[in-house]
Parts: sequence; structure tokens; C-alpha cells
Amino acid sequence: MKACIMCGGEGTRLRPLTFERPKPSIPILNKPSVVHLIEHLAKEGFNDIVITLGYMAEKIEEQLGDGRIYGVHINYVYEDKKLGTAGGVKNAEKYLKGETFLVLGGDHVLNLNLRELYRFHERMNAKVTIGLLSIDDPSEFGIADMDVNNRIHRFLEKPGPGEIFSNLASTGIYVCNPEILDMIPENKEYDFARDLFPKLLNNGEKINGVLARGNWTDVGSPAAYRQAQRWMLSGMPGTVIEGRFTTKDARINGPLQLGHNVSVGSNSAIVGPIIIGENTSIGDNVLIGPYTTIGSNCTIDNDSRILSSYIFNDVTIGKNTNVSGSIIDNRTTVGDNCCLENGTVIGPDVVIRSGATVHSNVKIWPKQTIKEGMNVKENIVSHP
Ligand SMILES: CC(=O)N[C@H]1[C@@H](OP(=O)(O)O)O[C@H](CO)[C@@H](O)[C@@H]1O
Repeated sequence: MKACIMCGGEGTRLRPLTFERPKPSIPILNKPSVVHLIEHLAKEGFNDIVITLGYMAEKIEEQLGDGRIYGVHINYVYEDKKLGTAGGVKNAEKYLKGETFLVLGGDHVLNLNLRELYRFHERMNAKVTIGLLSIDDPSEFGIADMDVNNRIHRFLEKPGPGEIFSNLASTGIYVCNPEILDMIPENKEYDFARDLFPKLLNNGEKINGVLARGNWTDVGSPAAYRQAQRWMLSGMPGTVIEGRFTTKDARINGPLQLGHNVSVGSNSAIVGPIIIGENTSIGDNVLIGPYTTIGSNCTIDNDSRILSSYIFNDVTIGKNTNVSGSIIDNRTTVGDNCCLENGTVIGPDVVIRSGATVHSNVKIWPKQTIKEGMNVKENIVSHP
């Protein structure tokens, strides 16, 4: 079965995490999120994959190659201008024509029953079948009015206040009859939700919906990213220690995955679910709380506390420092006695000197230095 993954977006709402990588390459459980997606597609029987690339195309190609190690075959197509979702798929037409195909976003993190969605579409003879989820507040999504026979009669993209006629939200996952490729203009910005669906409904063509089963989120913002990491971590099976691991008397509980050569000092506690990459060293009296990932080559010094945070690679955290609900990108150094409050997002190559506090939800873009004892209450967003 064929699938087309859209990976061209710039991910501006996720800055600073998208300065050195595109959205699909942001790590979830210490590997690029698109790798989880490809693994899931392979498991569901989609082994013929086309990826549309734009922003930082080479990073994704480098990470996935021809897909062989995941048991799939990947072709790439490139967008040199914005084509929108449907326009991007049209641009990949040579790999898609003649067969039903699945479309999904490169920033999707999911465990949905995609094979069932595809099979349902094939039985029902619709032009498009949309994967739907029931969501409390669907204002940030496309919403659909669907009848008992799965037919969609109305679709509205990002409804305004007073317009929410349904809480069935589009996941942006579509199964498409290849005939739709003929209805999409070439080399022009064109969208499924804004352009193609209204056109199909106007022409009396059939669009179906299916309530997808399982978890799904698109990682469009730091909050969505934290949520995606959280449920991926909560699905971790047990304790996996991949290589040499040294500790004197650390207390370790709950699901845990440790890379090769991790060391944990005296009287430290690690409470899973947690993933720690290779060559990372954790000092004495350190508490690492649940729903945390720490990448490779990191150092967490004595007496620090790391709670529900996502720390990428080559990061150093000083002594007696508190990190809570934060995302810390590569090669960042945080000094002694610092506090990173809930929701902070710290870009790559940031230096935070001793005694500084970064207040709740503050973002710091790359290559900034925060002076000793400073209180950072507002985003620091100048590009280096
Ligand atoms: C124009 C368009 O494609 N809108 C889609 C798309 O919205 P974005 O805000 O572009 O991510 O993905 C949503 C699912 O994340 C879906 O509900 C919506 O219909």
C-alpha cells in the first residue's frame, strides 16, 4: 500500500526547535519523530512511501535514506515554493497515480489503525476518506458533519466562534482515490481542506469519514510536542538497559530505557517512564522524575532535579539546578543553582550562567547567553 508523507513545512510555531532541523526530525523518545511514523506505516503494511520535502530537505533524506532499514521503499519529491497540502501531493503524482494512497503529515505522532482506514475506503467507493477524531474543542481543526453511513455532508476548516457544528475533527489523514489528482491544479498552492473538499462537496462527489481508533497528535507547538512525548513514554513496556550501566546505589523505578555507558551517582533516584541516551552521566543526589527523556552525551551534575522534561544531546546541567516541564535543545549549558520553570523551551547552543531563572513558558532562541543571576521573564527571540 502507498502512503505520501508531507514534510515540507517550516514549523515556525515550534521555534527554536526548528532552527537546526525540520519538524519531522524533532526527537521523540530520542529519535526523529518521522522515524516512529515510518515504523508505524511499515507495521500497518504501507511499504511504498513518498515524502514531499521543502524546508531542510536534506536532514530528512539523511535520516531515512531509501527506507530499507525500516522495511519500506521511500521516494522523495521537492517543493521549491509553497504548494499547500493538495498541491504538494499533486507534485508527487508520478509516484501516486493509478492506486489508492494514504496522505499524512510528517509531524503526526500516532498509533492509529491506518490499515483499517485504508480498507474501509476501498470498500466504500468515495473520492476521499478522512480520518476523524472526536475532540472537545475542535476550533484549531477542520470539522465534519457525518451521517450514519459515514458520508460527510459538510466540512469547515478552523471554525470560528459560533460555527462549531460538530466535534468531529479532521486528523489531516486522508485516503485518496487517485482520480483526485486530476482535480488538483499543477504547480499552484492548493489545499485539501480549503480547496479540494469544498469543490468535491459542491460537485456532489462522495467524501467519507472514519472515526480513527487510537492516539493521534500533530506536533505543531511545544505544548503538542510535550503531549506527544508523554503518551509515547506512557506506552513504554518495561526496563531495557542497552549496554554497560554503572551505579553505586541509585534507586530506579518504573519503565526505563538506558543507552550504552550511562552512569548514575550515589543516592540518586530515577522514576520512570524515562529514556536516557548513551554516554550520559548523572551525578549524586539527583532526582530524575517521570516523563523525561535525556539524549546522549549529557551531564547532570549533583543535587539537581529534572522533572517531565525533554533534554536533547550534549547538554550540561550544573549542580543544584531545577528543570521542570522544559525542552532543552542540543549543546546547551545550564549553570549551577539555576531554575528552568515549567514550559520553557531553550534553543540549541544557549548558555545559562549560574543562579539564573527562566520563568514559565519563556522561549530562548539559539546562541544566547543568559547572565549570572538573571531573571528571564520574556522570550528572547533575536536570531543569532
Ligand atoms: C488546511 C488544512 O490542511 N488543514 C488541516 C491541517 O491543519 P493545519 O493547521 O494546517 O495543521 O491539519 C489539521 C489536523 O492537524 C486538520 O484538522 C486541518 O483540516
